[in-house]
Amino acid sequence: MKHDELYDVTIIGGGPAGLYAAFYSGLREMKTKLIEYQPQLGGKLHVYPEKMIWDVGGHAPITGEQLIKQLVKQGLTFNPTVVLNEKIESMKRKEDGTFILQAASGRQHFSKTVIVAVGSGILKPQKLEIEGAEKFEVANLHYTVKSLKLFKNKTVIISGGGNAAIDWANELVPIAKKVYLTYRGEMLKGLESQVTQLLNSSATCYFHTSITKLIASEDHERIERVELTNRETGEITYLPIDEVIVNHGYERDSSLLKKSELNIQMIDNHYIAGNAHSESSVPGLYAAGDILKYDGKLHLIAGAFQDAANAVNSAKQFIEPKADKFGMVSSHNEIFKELNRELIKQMMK
Ligand SMILES: Cc1cc2nc3c(=O)[nH]c(=O)nc-3n(C[C@H](O)[C@H](O)[C@H](O)COP(=O)(O)OP(=O)(O)OC[C@H]3O[C@@H](n4cnc5c(N)ncnc54)[C@H](O)[C@@H]3O)c2cc1C
Repeated sequence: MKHDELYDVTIIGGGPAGLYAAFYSGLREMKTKLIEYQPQLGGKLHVYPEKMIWDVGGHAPITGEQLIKQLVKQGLTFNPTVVLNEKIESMKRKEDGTFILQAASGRQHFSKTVIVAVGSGILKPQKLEIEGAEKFEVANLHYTVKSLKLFKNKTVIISGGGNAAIDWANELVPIAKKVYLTYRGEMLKGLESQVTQLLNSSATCYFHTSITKLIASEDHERIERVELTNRETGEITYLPIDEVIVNHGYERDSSLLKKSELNIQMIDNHYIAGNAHSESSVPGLYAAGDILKYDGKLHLIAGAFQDAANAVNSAKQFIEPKADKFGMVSSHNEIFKELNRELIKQMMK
């Protein structure tokens, strides 16, 4: 791949929004490049590969890992150019309107249009604010649950009170020996049904309470006990544990938008202010998924798909004002003729 080649559309971010945009821009016969900072595609779904996702249309349910596989397969249908391990640091425009995307590697990428699908930016979990905590990250301090098996028959404490912490607690209750959840707030902040399930389960929940100390095993390699402090009463509790899971949310990273020499209008100093056509304040620059905000925006994977298709349709019209506003439905689309022939052949075997 030549990095200075000009693309019709360059998508920054290989999560659900970026992958669906890559599929859809192929369907609209656009020369497409997909750039992702991580070594793999899939975006935030890698945070919860074993979690059941129930609210993606047509999949009831599907695990994060299965959805990644399906999205990647679909995203690569039309063979877009994919660049992994590439962080785009800023965007600017040449006089002729071509976008120049500056990567941390020093490379530049050139495109007629851009779709920003960066989610919340480069994903960084909020870390436990306890000195020396990081040394346990190789042993039993976790910021995500990659595999539920690891927690089988273990005593686990989860710190956090949002959806992810509550979901993990509920999923671990039938697997772990004992689940504790500690939250600094008064009431859990998750979906009502999930909160009720947890409060009625065998898990023990502490409120107004934070982890204040990690007490190491004799060889200093693992956390053996945690100290919990109730911030209202000052009461201190020590719990022997096998595994500690922390979910205090993620840091939001807006550096790409802030460093760019484009006049991108933002909301809350983080989101791209857009509209239902996925347009930003910059002609030729579109957004999709978690990074985009507009009246009526659906902050779900399902909403990311709609944003992505709208962003591609807008980009197509920006390049070719006479092009159709929307892509033809896939079931009648000539572009799938060959692929359908192959699939039918396989079905007949
Ligand atoms: C624990 C958890 C559970 C969830 N459960 C559900 C659920 O059940 N149903 C649901 O609909 N949603 C759920 N969500 C939300 C869902 O995951 C997001 O809405 C979705 O992933 C958004 O997709 P996206 O493509 O916009 O962003 P992301 O998935 O965040 O992908 C963005 C990608 O852009 C890359 N990137 C960022 N900045 C740059 C850069 N500068 N250069 C290059 N690449 C960059 C990132 O590395 C990332 O891969 C959940 C989220 C979490 C955290």
